[in-house]
Amino acid sequence: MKQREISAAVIRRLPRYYRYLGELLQNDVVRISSKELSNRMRVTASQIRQDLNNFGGFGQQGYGYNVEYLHSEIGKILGLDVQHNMIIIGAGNLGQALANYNFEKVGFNLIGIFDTNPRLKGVSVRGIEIYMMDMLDEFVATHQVDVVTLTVPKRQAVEIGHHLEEIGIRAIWNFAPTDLNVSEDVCVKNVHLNESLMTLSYEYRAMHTQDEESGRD
Ligand SMILES: NC(=O)c1ccc[n+]([C@@H]2O[C@H](COP(=O)([O-])OP(=O)(O)OC[C@H]3O[C@@H](n4cnc5c(N)ncnc54)[C@H](O)[C@@H]3O)[C@@H](O)[C@H]2O)c1
Repeated sequence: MKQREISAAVIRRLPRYYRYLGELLQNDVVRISSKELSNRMRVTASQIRQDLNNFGGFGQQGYGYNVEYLHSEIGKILGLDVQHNMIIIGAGNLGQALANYNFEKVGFNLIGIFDTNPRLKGVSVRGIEIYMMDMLDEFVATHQVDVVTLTVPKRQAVEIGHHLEEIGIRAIWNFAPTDLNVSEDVCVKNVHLNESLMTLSYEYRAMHTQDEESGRD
């Protein structure tokens, strides 16, 4: 499939399409119209058509979308048709919580966890061992590591980011609240749960302000 330049907004919506289509597949739904999909996803049917047209459509007039095909094509666009090996650096509260989550179901296999705290040495989370940081370079040299999840304190994150680039890591899922300052050769996705919470706070307040205003009428 030929891909042209896709806007970041469309790319951001793809995981949601992928998730909904995955649920439909699990429920043995074979095909779906853009109208039905739009009702479920609360996105307009025309938005769905426009989004999917970026990748050549996938739909047939009067037939709708073939769920399995669309799910697998979006999966390919997102790079989910291949397995990725992932390690976590920082086995504290967040690192262990993430390690306990099954990212394997979207193709990210956790193969190692690293920390500097000697009390964690040899401890396993979901059967995956926590190694000490002095093992990291050797581990990366002897295993295919595609993605590093970074859950260390902010003050350690930048230095670790540099080191990861030096040893050849090209994708970092960064939870530390700081910019990593690595080169453009490294793909970094920052996750800030606080920002999502702040947006919720904004929307919640806006909703209440509206309620109060309409109550006053
Ligand atoms: N992005 C988000 O939404 C979000 C949410 C919560 C926490 N955080 C951030 O995630 C990070 C971890 O938070 P937490 O609550 O799990 O903290 P934590 O203190 O429980 O865990 C941090 C772990 O990192 C380890 N560590 C410290 N220096 C290290 C190094 N040089 N190499 C390897 N491991 C090292 C510590 O031993 C500890 O186990 C923090 O930066 C925090 O601000 C981000």
